[in-house]
Amino acid sequence: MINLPQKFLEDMKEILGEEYDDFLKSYKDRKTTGLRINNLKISVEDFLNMGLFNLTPISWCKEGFYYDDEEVRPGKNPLHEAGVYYLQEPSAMAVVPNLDIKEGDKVLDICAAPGGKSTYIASKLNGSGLLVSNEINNIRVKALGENIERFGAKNVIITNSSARELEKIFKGYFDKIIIDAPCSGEGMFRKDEGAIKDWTYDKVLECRSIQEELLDRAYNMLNTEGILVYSTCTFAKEENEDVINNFLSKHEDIALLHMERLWPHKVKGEGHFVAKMKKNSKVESKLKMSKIKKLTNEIKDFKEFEKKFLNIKIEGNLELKGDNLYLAPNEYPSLKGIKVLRSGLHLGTLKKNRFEPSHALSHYLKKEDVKFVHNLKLDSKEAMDYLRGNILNTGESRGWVLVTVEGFPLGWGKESNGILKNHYPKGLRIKY
Ligand SMILES: C[S@@+](CC[C@H](N)C(=O)[O-])C[C@H]1O[C@@H](n2cnc3c(N)ncnc32)[C@H](O)[C@@H]1O
Repeated sequence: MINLPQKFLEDMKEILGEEYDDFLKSYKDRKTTGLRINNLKISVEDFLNMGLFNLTPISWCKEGFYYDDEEVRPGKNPLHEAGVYYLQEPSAMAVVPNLDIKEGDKVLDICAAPGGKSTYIASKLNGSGLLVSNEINNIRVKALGENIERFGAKNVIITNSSARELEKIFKGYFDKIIIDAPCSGEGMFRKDEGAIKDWTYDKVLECRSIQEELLDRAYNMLNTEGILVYSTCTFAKEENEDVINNFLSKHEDIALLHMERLWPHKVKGEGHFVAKMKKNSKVESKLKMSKIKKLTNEIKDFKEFEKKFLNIKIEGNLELKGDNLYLAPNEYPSLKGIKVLRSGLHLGTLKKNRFEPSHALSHYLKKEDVKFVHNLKLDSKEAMDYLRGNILNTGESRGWVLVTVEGFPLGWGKESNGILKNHYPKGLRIKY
């Protein structure tokens, strides 16, 4: 049996009353594991038809499924590297549906790394609107960047700032904001023993003050009738109902639409809390938009690449930053004063007299968008070899080739003399 902190147990007894024993018993059950299908790459139906991982549906998320981590390893499957699904704790999948994402929405995810909620939002936006995915921690933001890239999303800006800095430029701008707040992590005790070791009651109070600050900043960035979703993976009342009630008492124009706890003795998932609110006052947003210079001659090598290797034209706001070419978001606010990891989709780099496509572009494209494709079987040694960074013997010399697994892009290779040189990024190569 897990050794749980005494003060935590006393607080749970007070909240749960008669249910306390059932709650304690749930610590004898195994943690739950889930994956969420990326509808930017495949429909739920087509994925299920592949017959993988012996999945069972998660009732609160139509793209979400349980798998048994003692039987299958979806994290060690090439389709994971291809961004076909995201591994996510099942209860955490209950949060994003509260945002009621509609195509065209402008959405802010304030605490986004490693990207569980942001990848879900991006798949719901389906390339439309704008997602600003922010993470304050400059190490965690890199994992966020990789996960969003793997999902193949466009119209996403990834920032590495505090909520205070974001608030300075985004006043009254967003239709939807999510705060998946840093918390004392009590809901993760069954999943992660480290969370038990790190827990103190002081941490609960410290998190509470950060959470209150984040809500205040979010309030100012919310548009008329904007939806604000607040979530934690903890049980402490101090970080959940108390924070929400305090916030509501400060803002008469905020209505609480829904508040819910997910308890491990009641649902098949870890502990979570979610509150959905709406701003009912009228807000005026006077945001400056970015100005993009029209590019012609500067990107002629990209245009040549496009003609020679793609079956489509990449249309939209092309922006050059140094040697790097981006497809900037259609809705592109000025980001002055904000630390930005990426604004839009990185298309590639202009080298001397040639264009080198980015890994992000390989995930954004579909196999039919590219002239030359080298497709690998899911259980082939070649697929693993490619992900390990090895060369492949293809017997052809076609130049840039999209390497796919079962038709889903993994990355680029460059073919000459019958050999495909591996362009799978060094930092992502698998070591098993
Ligand atoms: C619960 S995690 C977010 C998980 C993420 N939403 C997901 O679904 O993958 C909370 C995040 O808040 C960040 N954070 C910590 N302190 C913060 C602060 N003061 N302001 C904003 N974010 C903070 C942490 O670095 C962490 O990445």
